[in-house]
Amino acid sequence: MIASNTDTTAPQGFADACVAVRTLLRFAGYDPDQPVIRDTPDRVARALADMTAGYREDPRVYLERVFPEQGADGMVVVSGIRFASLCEHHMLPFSGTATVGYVPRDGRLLGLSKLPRLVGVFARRLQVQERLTAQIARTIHEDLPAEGAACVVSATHTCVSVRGVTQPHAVTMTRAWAGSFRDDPEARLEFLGRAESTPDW
Ligand SMILES: Nc1nc2c(ncn2[C@@H]2O[C@H](COP(=O)(O)OP(=O)(O)OP(=O)(O)O)[C@@H](O)[C@H]2O)c(=O)[nH]1
Ligand SMILES: [Zn+2]
Repeated sequence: MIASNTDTTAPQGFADACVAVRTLLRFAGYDPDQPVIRDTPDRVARALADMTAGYREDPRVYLERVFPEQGADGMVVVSGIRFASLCEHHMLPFSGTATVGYVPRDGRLLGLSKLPRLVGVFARRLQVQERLTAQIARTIHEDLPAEGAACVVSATHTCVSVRGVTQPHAVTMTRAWAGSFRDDPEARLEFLGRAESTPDW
């Protein structure tokens, strides 16, 4: 199951997007007027709207409800968060797994589901993997707020696997530290240990 959100509201300019898809079909050597693909421009525009729905969402919405818990200051880590995103260079999908952790401030605990929801908001945009990773950590640290937040992402990029250099087994790993993780090597080690011990389902 891919981390996602429910806002797939079509952005403005939907009709223009369908015309653009017809242009791309022609560019690819395909006749866009063939009856069998009559609905394809509409489908492609809807799919793009779906995969970029994160632009129409405010990630901070998922950080509003906190559960105060006196004395809760240990690291919370959620791993195995599946996501799919679009690379901003080629508009081709990349997908993989994120592990997200934070150290609560003043006992401000998040509901566990909110971490995958946050990943989904940032993934459903045009991205580079490094920025996706950093945005997740920074948003939790600054907007929850938390003492610190960390994120590691492991992903395969179809722009690398199916075209160009065609390396289907190349996996890109990125990580980002925010707040207390920046100058706490022990916390970083604990976080990475938990991320790496996650079974790859
Ligand atoms: N750092 C980073 N690079 C990415 C990401 N996704 C795709 N890229 C790279 O973006 C680069 C774009 O390079 P260009 O040389 O402008 O594009 P290109 O001619 O299509 O390059 P090739 O992919 O090597 O064929 C490529 O090297 C991609 O592998 C990402 O998430 N992070
Ligand atoms: Zn790409």
